[in-house]
Amino acid sequence: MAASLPVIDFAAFIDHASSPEEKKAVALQIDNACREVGFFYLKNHGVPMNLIGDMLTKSRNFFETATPEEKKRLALRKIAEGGDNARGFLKINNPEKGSHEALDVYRPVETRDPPYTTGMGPNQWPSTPSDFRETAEEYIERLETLGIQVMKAIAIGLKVDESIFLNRINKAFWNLRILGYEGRKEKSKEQAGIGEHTDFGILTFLLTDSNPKSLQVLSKSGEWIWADPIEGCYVCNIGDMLHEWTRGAYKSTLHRVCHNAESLRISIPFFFDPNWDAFISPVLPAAEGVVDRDEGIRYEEKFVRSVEYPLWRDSLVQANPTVASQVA
Ligand SMILES: O=C(O)CCC(=O)C(=O)O
Ligand SMILES: [Fe+2]
Repeated sequence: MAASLPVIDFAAFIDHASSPEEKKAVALQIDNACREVGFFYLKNHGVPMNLIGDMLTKSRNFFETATPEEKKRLALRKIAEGGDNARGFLKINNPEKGSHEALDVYRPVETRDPPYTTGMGPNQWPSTPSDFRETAEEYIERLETLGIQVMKAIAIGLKVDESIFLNRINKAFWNLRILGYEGRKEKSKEQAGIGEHTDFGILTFLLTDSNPKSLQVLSKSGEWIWADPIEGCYVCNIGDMLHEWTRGAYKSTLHRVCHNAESLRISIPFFFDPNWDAFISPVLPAAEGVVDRDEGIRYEEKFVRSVEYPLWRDSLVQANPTVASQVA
């Protein structure tokens, strides 16, 4: 049987009535998953199911109804075009692989008039559905809380001070990405998706619709395993920043998307990323592993570097033309 990702029940960690031992037991399960796989399902996470349902429905509605004019209005723009290089709508179109579209929103920052600097512009919100922004903001608030709770569990699992991450994540420069993968209209060898990559930040909380056989994760033994959605669970994974903060003890694992079905697939990753000015500085002693070359720089610098080169999504799609043909 193919390997599968661990499912971790978070209920005891967020229940005020739980004992420190009960919380620690959850923290150790997360620690084990982060060391062994870098991916796990999180259930009983406390985010209301009706809010999750609303996010999925409204995101689907956006992709199904947005007109070309609306997409143009929302478009991610470079700094010279009055944008901030990061926020807004973009379409990755590859005639061989299919396409996907994404709307990126980030933690709001104070903005004046353009020109903006990278990442420092205003978010672009869809006008339809009319309460999209309201729902997304409520969802983001819940996910920020969840991110802080999971990081507390991670600190306990790492056996460091349980609030060690707090001043690096209390103004998390999160990124909510609303993704729509077009259904494949005709059979071709290639597939709509995203090429193999690791995520950039601390932790990703992935919410998807019920389409199976889309997301794949590279297992320790080198096989691609399907990470199909499980109702009520987030798929969580470690990003490069946490990999660096733990000197590689926690793995930011390669994953990719190969969407084969004929219907539109909606996927909503919440990238829980550090404060803009957080330092890349490990929380484990040097004896625990390698010292990363980015140690000592701020998250801001890494972020700006990542978006000022061709956008990573685009370059990954182009860099991995054979992803689909490797799928069993
Ligand atoms: O759509 C998915 O299942 C995952 C998307 C993803 O890996 C990403 O946006 O980084
Ligand atoms: Fe990813």
